Amino acid sequence: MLVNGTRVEDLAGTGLTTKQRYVIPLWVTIPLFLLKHASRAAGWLIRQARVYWGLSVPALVLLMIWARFGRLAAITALTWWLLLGLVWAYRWPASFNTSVMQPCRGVWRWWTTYRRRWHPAMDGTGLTRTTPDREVYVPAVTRVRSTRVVDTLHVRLLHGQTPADVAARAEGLRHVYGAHRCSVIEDGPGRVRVLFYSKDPLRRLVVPQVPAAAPVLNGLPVALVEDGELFLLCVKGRHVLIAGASGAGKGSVIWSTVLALAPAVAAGTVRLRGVDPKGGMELYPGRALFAEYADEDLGDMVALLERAVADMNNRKRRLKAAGVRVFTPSVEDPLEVILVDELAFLTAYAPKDVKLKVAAALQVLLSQGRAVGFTVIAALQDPRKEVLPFRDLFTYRIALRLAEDSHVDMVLGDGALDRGAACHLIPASLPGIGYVHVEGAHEPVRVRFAYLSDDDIVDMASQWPAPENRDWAPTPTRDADAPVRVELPDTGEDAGPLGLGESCPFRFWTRREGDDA
Ligand SMILES: Nc1ncnc2c1ncn2[C@@H]1O[C@H](COP(=O)(O)OP(=O)(O)OP(=O)(O)O)[C@@H](O)[C@H]1O
Repeated sequence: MLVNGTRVEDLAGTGLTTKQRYVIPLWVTIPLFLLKHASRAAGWLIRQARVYWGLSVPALVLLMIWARFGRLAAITALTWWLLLGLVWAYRWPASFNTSVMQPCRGVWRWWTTYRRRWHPAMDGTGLTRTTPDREVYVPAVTRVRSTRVVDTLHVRLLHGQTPADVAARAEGLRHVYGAHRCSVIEDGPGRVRVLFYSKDPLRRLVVPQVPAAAPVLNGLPVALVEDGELFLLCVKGRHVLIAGASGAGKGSVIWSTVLALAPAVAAGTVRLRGVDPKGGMELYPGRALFAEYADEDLGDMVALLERAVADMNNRKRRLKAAGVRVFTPSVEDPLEVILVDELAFLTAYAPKDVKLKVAAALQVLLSQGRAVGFTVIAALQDPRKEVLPFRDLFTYRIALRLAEDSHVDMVLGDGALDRGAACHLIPASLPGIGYVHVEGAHEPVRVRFAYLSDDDIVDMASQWPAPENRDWAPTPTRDADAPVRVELPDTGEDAGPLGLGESCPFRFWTRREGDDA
């Protein structure tokens, strides 16, 4: 054998070669090469068949039918299979969408959009890891589900990575894929869901749902999440603080919650008390829903809150005597919801004696009311401690558009701004949009609350007045059979066509100007 024109044997001893080389003949090399690549391809096929078992198993069954009974039997089986699919899609569209449409669209989006740039995206955002022997590890995508609005990538983290590591790179990933927003949600130990939103469904007005006859108090449908899911608010055993700058849409949070509760109010299992220091500008249209109400006189407002404390103490004593440990709302002992709009007026701007009395009453309600069925829902513009010193007693917070970025962590807790709750960047033209915490989600979730016009509120009060107000409930503004009218606020923005088809919640929940009611 020659190396650069010199015989190998002659090079031995010159220090230029040290090893004897073995030459494998071509007739061995080529089959080995083919075998290696064939086994790799087979491994890949088996892996894909396992991942897309929804397609591979029926395909395998069809092949077996073909092999065993012939072509006609396979075609008959395929026709039946397609017919069953059509019936499923027609009869149970939501489950067909979740089980068939979303996975199929997910496969398509993965192969056409995400796969090619996944490695560079992970590399560019610093989420890959290289071992000392130069092996590169990339977080693996185990599943993709897609709707027309959001692509959800289920990702397995590398050892040592946390959901916070991925969440910190969300902005970088968003730019790689040109998404409107990217968020990260923990999916279990070592797993996250990375959501890429291609459109913003919350640009459209969210119309309220018809409330359930027996509302579920720990899951009231009040808003739409940006991925098309309903946001369910729990009011039983929680105190809710709504923070938002002027015009942020705090009213829509209050009224969508009241609407969801309204049938229970009329049935007497929920009792509302309303305090509106703005002289009734917010709560008065729904006056008939409130068993107790005060909006002008500061003394009346203080008296209402102090009466709530007295009632709470009485109930506490009664339940203790009866040995009740878990409160269940009933007509005798309803869930008492105390709604306070513009709380800052009572805690910061009112005369000192009023401030002290309000603070004393509210702190007792907030610290002891939970277990005996007293819930406080309060709205305010400025969440600073100077304005609301007992902010932390509110166990659930909702942040709408806020005046300053520093207010975000004050409302949603430390780190919420870093995890994506950019409340200060919500445009003033999109009232009712805000961020909330959802169980299991690492990041605050972006939602838009349902909007009720003044007429909607009056109609709600006329349909479901509190039992003590039935005699003077207002007359409805429209025929009970007429479709619900929604007056669109002039947001000055073109909502643009959304083109959502199969995603059920959107179809019934969002409406554009000019759409049929
Ligand atoms: N969820 C919503 N969807 C669409 N528009 C909304 C929504 N909520 C409120 N709006 C519009 O924004 C306007 C201001 O809302 P709202 O009065 O509830 O704000 P606010 O936060 O209570 O303000 P303020 O503290 O000044 O009273 C409303 O008149 C309405 O036109």
